[in-house]
Amino acid sequence: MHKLVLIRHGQSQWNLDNRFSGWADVDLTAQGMAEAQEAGRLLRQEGYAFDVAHTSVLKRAVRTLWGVLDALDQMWLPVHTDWRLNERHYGALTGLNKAETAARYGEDQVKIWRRSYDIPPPPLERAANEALRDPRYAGLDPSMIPDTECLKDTVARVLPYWHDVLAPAIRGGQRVVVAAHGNSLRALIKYLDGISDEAIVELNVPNGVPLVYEFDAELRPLRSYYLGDADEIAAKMAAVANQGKAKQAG
Ligand SMILES: O=C(O)[C@@H](CO)OP(=O)(O)O
Repeated sequence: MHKLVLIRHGQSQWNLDNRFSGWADVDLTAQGMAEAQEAGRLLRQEGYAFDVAHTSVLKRAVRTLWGVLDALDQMWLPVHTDWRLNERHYGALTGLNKAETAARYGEDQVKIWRRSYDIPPPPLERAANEALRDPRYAGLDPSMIPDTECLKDTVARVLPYWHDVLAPAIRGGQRVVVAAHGNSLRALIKYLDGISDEAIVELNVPNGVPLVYEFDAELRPLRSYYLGDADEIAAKMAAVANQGKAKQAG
């Protein structure tokens, strides 16, 4: 039986501030770093070890992976970073406060922007897109750099990474861990679990919790489960969903 472990980064500064992050390279908070270490400890306690690690080119995911590998005493592991595992690009919403955006445009609109399958947030103006000047994307054809993304767009760039890189490694017997983001993981989970465009709207991925997939020989998922306390995980998922609620001022 093949296994894969996915983990969303721990709490970032903009998770704490409740701001849309997307491709902004926001760091972890102290709590986020502790969540990464805790996830690694949990994996170690359950007997997990890995052969290769994959993450995005954003430091909140990279640093989460470091915490996980540190707790596993596997910091020597080969690590592949790839933009395809980045958070979905949040377009012109990047940096805005989610509750203030909900107060301004309505919670329903914010839920559409955050969770709908095929409606992207308003785009950045091309000239204002910092990724075009960022050396980490220098090897990328500029036409691949988005000004905004809906989940469908994110699926379209995450799945080639699954088919070309992750799936062959897992099929070849490698034990793979992936540290990524709420929406790049939603894209992968949607594909793996065959979740409909409608149902994916309600899926929220908690910060810093290992998600284990078990596959058959054809890499069809047999089952998947989070490691850790079920109530705490449910509370973390609800907290993510609630980030899009308008809050009372003051
Ligand atoms: O801001 C973001 O980039 C993501 C993940 O933190 O947020 P959301 O859950 O609103 O898609």
